[in-house]
Amino acid sequence: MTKPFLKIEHVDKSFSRGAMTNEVLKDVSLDVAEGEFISIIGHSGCGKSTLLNIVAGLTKATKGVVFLQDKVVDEPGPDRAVVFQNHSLLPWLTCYENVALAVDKVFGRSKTKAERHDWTMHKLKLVHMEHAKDRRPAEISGGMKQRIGIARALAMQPKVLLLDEPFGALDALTRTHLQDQVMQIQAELKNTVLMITHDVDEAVLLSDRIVMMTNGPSARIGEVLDVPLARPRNRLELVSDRAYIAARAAVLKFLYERHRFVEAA
Ligand SMILES: Nc1ncnc2c1ncn2[C@@H]1O[C@H](COP(=O)(O)OP(=O)(O)OP(=O)(O)O)[C@@H](O)[C@H]1O
Repeated sequence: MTKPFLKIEHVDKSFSRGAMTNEVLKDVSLDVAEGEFISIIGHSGCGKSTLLNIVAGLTKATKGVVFLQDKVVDEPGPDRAVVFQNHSLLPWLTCYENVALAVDKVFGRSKTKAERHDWTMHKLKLVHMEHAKDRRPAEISGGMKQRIGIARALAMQPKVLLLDEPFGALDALTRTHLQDQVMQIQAELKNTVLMITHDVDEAVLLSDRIVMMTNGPSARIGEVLDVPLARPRNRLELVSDRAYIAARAAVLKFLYERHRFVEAA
């Protein structure tokens, strides 16, 4: 691999409460190339969100470092945009204003007002939401809210897009549409993406590599699977593709045979 764009180096994370310490992550290291789409999959509670939050700069690692283009990540910044499972739009602003707010914050000095407007509209078009630009979050569906959240994240032109189960709260059909849109956007913008998912098919469909985490406590990266499928990818054609079936089976085997989830007693 060429020099990593994003580097997670020997990260440990423990949470302490009084005398109790919960070691969530143990020695997690990962190199991500520019433009790569990585999914992180693992059973509930293993520490996926904790890892994403460390990359976002929202949580501090107990040990280890994250580098983005050789710069240590130690606080949140516009170079790392996060999209959460439940949208975090401002309810009193329209869809346009929610995206424009981020654009003004990041490009207030470097782009003119007209350029910022065009930029905002371009991102709304990318997620096919320009028709609803004047509606408020309460007036649109859950899938539409997520699309605005994605538009807002893309509008910041982040170096890394961090997606924490972005489609987790959506129905299966909406989810399918959004996955296809994310693939199209990725083809156009070539973002570097780190996405948490519980959905094996979603991971295989979207990713260049799938990072599989062992169960916690002290979760670590158990395996990293390359997904050798050409792009653009078509979900219907992939159903009978041998490489797709093999990748899917490898992830399922990891999750349900080798690292089966055992509910704490
Ligand atoms: N701020 C915090 N303080 C204390 N413990 C925390 C904190 N954040 C996370 N944890 C603990 O860290 C562990 C991992 O949580 P995390 O949310 O990262 O898991 P996850 O893999 O993303 O789970 P899920 O798939 O269910 O969303 C859990 O035991 C959780 O209780």
